[in-house]
Amino acid sequence: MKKLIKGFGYAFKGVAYASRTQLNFRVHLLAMIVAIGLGLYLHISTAEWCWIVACIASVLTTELLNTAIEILVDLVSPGYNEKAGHIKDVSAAAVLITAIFAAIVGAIIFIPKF
Ligand SMILES: Nc1ncnc2c1ncn2[C@@H]1O[C@H](COP(=O)(O)OP(=O)(O)OP(=O)(O)O)[C@@H](O)[C@H]1O
Repeated sequence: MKKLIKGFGYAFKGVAYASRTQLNFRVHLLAMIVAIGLGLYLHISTAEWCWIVACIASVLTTELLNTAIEILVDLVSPGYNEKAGHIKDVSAAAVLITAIFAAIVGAIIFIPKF
């Protein structure tokens, strides 16, 4: 049990680090708050909540993995390296695709309600 709680502590440390150092992560947290606020205000259905929660989780998870990859690349390849650049670009592209997907889902759910 103690080990489990310690594990949660490390995970929260990771979230705190990402929100302290990554502007994009903070922007995504803000988008999450806006989406939850709109969902509550517009009384969206259970199925719609499932989509919104899935989008929030996938965007934040992808952003955290992107941050981890950036740190790892900087650690193993501090100098200029074309491959290091490609790794960061591909990782950033994963975040972009997830964010676009989330924006489309948000538009499908929220726009008709206005
Ligand atoms: N070691 C490197 N070698 C070659 N190109 C790199 C290297 N590091 C970064 N790049 C290039 O610069 C871009 C921006 O890298 P950077 O590390 O600044 O990422 P970022 O997304 O701006 O992250 P952050 O600002 O959160 O640290 C990368 O996507 C990549 O194209």
